[in-house]
Amino acid sequence: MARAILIVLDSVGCGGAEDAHLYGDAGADTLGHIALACAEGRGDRAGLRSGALALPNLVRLGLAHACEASTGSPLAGIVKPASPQGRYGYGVERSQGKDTPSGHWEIAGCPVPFAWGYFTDLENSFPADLVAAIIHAGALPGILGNRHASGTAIIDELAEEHIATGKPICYTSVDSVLQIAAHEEHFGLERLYALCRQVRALVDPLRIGRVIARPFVGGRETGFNRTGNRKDFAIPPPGETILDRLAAQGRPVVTVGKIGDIFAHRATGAEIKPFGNAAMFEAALTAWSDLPDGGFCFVNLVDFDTEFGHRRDVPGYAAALEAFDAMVPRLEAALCPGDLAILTADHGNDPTWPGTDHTREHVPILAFGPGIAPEPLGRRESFTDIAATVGHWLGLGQVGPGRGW
Ligand SMILES: O=P(O)(O)O[C@H]1O[C@H](CO)[C@@H](O)[C@H]1O
Ligand SMILES: [Mn+2]
Ligand SMILES: [Mn+2]
Repeated sequence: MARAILIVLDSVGCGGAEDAHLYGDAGADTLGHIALACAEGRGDRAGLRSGALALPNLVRLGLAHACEASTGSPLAGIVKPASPQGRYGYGVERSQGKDTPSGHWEIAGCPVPFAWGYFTDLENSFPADLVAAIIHAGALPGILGNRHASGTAIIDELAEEHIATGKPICYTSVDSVLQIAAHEEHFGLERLYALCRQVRALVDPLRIGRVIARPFVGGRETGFNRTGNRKDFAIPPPGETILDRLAAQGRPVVTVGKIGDIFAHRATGAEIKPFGNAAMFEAALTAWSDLPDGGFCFVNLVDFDTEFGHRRDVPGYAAALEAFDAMVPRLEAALCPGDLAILTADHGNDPTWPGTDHTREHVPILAFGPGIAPEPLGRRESFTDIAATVGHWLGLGQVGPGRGW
């Protein structure tokens, strides 16, 4: 029997998407622009990191080769090995959109066959009847925000008014999301979750991908900070995913981080949700060491996206990549004969790009494990090739419409 671990480095795109112009993202390249910024001294931060981007383990497995195949340009400041030790290539997203559910569902074998609903108006983003329904459902005195915003910026701006009035802060982005920020103590965490569940039902007819609870703590003196109690209320995937196939066959499954939320907790096995990339990686390794034959471990590492991509923080993003790179040898050491590891991403979030939103990009794909011969995977015409590969590896038959390698 075999096992597989699939780690999604949230937002670690590798540029090159031919349809990026449809999203206002022509030329966006998360990894490429971080590497370039670092090579030019724009990735330095005292006490954090400095110099060229250093990803020796990922580059050894083929990351620089994958990036160059995607964009046609080398990663600045990085010397490629003559022969990578892993299988490397890049994936093209077929689903419309550039958000987390689209990317993950396609990776899992279920591309999105419909167009998401969006709140496109930058101000007064939510229709008046929806605002009225939210206020009625939550017995609220009103809502604040009601526009496109960066989550940290809008909390800084409106948290005190939120505490004074009891009105939750509702905002959106270019993604198919309705986000609700509220203070954990003044508004109440469970009350926020309950409100999000009610709003989830209200926006189902609008095909909104996610309602996201964004709890925060703090006060005027200390400043306000979001907590690890974020919760995403997603619509379920519109077809079978590899998780469904595994569940149908009674296979052991562990999901780490946001995976449970992203798949609306359908067939998501044992869910583990620690806070932060390092804690999630540790939890994944622990779960992996106990995972029986035939099992699957599906991990999302969200900090790249939430903490650094949306915050347009190049040094922070570079440091997070370097920290992950340093973890890779422990993952390799944890692989036994018959095990397959895949690293990929769900979309881009170029921290050098205007705005604070995701960017439409290709994603790198690295696959490795004991006895897995290195070879180029080339251009994969859909992220679904990943589910197809894992499905065959685990003896599940053909999963999704993809082409396994
Ligand atoms: O600015 P914050 O609140 O992190 O919001 C971001 O998080 C959402 C979900 O990933 C994205 O749609 C983007 O708006
Ligand atoms: Mn994502
Ligand atoms: Mn995001």
